[in-house]
Amino acid sequence: MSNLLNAMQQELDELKERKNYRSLPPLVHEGKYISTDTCHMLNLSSNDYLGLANDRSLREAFLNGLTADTFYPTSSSSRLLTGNFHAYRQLEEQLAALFATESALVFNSGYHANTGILPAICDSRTLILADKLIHASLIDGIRLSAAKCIRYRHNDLSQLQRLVAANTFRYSQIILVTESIFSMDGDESNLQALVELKKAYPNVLLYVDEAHAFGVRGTQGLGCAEEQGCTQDIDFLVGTFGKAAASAGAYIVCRRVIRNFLINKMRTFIFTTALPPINVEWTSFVVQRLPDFRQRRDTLRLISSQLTKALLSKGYACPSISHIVPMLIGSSEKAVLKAEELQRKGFYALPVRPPSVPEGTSRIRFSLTADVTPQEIEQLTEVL
Ligand SMILES: Cc1ncc(COP(=O)(O)O)c(C=O)c1O
Repeated sequence: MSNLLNAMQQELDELKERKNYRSLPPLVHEGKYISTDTCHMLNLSSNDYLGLANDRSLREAFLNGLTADTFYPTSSSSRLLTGNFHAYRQLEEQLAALFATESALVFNSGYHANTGILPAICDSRTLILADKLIHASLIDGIRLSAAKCIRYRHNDLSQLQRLVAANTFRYSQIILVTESIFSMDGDESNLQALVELKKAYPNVLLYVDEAHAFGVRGTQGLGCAEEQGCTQDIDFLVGTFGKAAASAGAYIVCRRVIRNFLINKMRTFIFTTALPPINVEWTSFVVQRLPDFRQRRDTLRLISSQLTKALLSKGYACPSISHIVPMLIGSSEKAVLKAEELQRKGFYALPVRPPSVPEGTSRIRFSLTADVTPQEIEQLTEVL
C-alpha cells in the first residue's frame, strides 16, 4: 500500500479505537418507522420535523397536479446559463412575500448557502464574530472567506458585545454569525438582542441560519425570526428546505442589492447545476402550505418538552428548548452503547460524537417529528 493509503487505514483504525468510526447503515423506511437487518424502530433521528415527507396524501396532492410538461427532472445548467426555470422565480417570490422582504434567492443546499454567501460578502477588512457552536457549513464558509474570525462563547452576549465594541473601528464591517436553533444542543439564540446589538453600530451586520427553525417556529412557520418579530432586521436570513420543509435546497431572504450581489459573486451559486425544477416545484408546494401546519408545530412543541422534562428528571443534562433533544452522555463509547440499547428496544436514536460535537460531550441526539405521539415518548421514557 502507498504511504497515503497506509496513513488512511491507520487513521480509520484510530477512529474505531476511540469509537468514533462511522459507516453507512442500510435502512428501510416505512412511514415513521425505520428498519435495519435486525431491528424495526420508531425513527427518532429524522429532520422531517413536521412529518411532511411522511405524509402520503400531501405527496399525492402534489403528484396529481403534475403533467409531463411540468415534470422537469433536471435544470441541466447553472441558473446563470440556461437553468433559470420558472419554478425558481415562483419560489423566490413566494418567500419574499411570506417574509415581507425585498427579495429571496434559492440555493442547492444549506451547505452551498453557507459556504458561498460568507466568502462572497467578506473581504480582508471584515471581522466575523461567530458563536462557538455554529454548524460545520458556517465554519467552512468562514474558512473560505478572507475575513478574520473570532468565535465567542456559546450564546454569551456580553462577551460578544465587548468584542464588537473593541473591534468596531478596526474593521470596515463586522458580521455576527449564528444559528437560531442550534443543531446539536437544541437551544436558541436571542435574535432580538443580537438585532439590538447590531443596530447600535453602523458597520455591524447580522447573519442567521434558521436551518432547524424554518417550518417549525413562528405563526406562519417562518422560523425563530418570525417568532421574535425580527425577520426584517436580519441582514442575511438563511434557511434550508431539507428538514421541516421535506425537500432539498436552501434560501436567503434579504435586500435586493444583496441578492444581486450574490448572483454575481457567489461561487457556489454560479458554478453549479441548479436544483431540478421538479424539486423546486415541490418545495414551493410545501412552502405555500407552511402557515397551515400549526397543529403539527404545536404537537412537536408538546412532545419535545415532554421528552426534555423526562431526561432532566432522570438526571441527564439536556440544554434543549426545541425539538432537537440531546441526551448528554460524555464518552463516545457509552453513547454508542446507549444508542445500540435503544435500537434493540425499538427506538432509532443515534449517537453524535466528535468531530460533530466537542470531545467528551458525546450524546444521543433525539430529533423529534410531529408524527411521534405522546404515548410513544412515554414508552421511550420508560426505557431511557
Ligand atoms: C445549521 C445548519 N445549517 C446548514 C446545514 C446544511 O444544510 P443542507 O443539509 O441543506 O446542506 C445544516 C445541516 O444539514 C445545519 O444543521
